[in-house]
Amino acid sequence: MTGDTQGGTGDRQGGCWQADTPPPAGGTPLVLVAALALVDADGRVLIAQRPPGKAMAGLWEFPGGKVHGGETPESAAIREAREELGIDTRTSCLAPLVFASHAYDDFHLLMPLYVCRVWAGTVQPLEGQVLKWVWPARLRDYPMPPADEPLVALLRDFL
Ligand SMILES: Nc1nc2c([nH]c(=O)n2[C@@H]2O[C@H](COP(=O)(O)OP(=O)(O)OP(=O)(O)O)[C@@H](O)[C@H]2O)c(=O)[nH]1
Repeated sequence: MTGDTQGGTGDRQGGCWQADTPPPAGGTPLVLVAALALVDADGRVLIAQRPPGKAMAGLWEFPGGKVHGGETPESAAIREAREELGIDTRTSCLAPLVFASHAYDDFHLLMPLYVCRVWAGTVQPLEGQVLKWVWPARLRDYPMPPADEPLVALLRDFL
């Protein structure tokens, strides 16, 4: 009996084994982005529409942004929440749920997504972005960047 013939417990006739996914490109910079799934008292999730003029304009995403030098992903998420939404939250209020690892043409995105239910202040669109509180089951109605697609099902199941 070898590991090769056993090969795990999953079904290789379908699912992930047969998925039409290109191999990782490699050679592009790794970009670390911290993103927040803010959840309100009714259980809705906040998403923001990427403004005109930016890459992937019009698509909906989780608030957040690139982790700067000297920051942790959590401190970046907290800074972005303040800058983009005008709210304060804390590391102890961020629950890491899932991450995206996605090869875009010019960079590889690594993006942890933190669920956050506790913050101070009122959410405002401080960067001119359109914001929407969406029921988890309706997230699929809002086109998101390809990196986000695998996150949506997990978030919906979790919330
Ligand atoms: N915040 C956020 N960024 C995402 C998500 N999904 C996803 O692919 N991204 C990508 O991660 C990067 C976020 O970095 P960013 O917010 O600092 O970058 P940006 O393109 O908006 O602006 P910038 O590069 O001019 O600073 C963008 O390339 C964005 O397209 C998401 O759900 N939330």
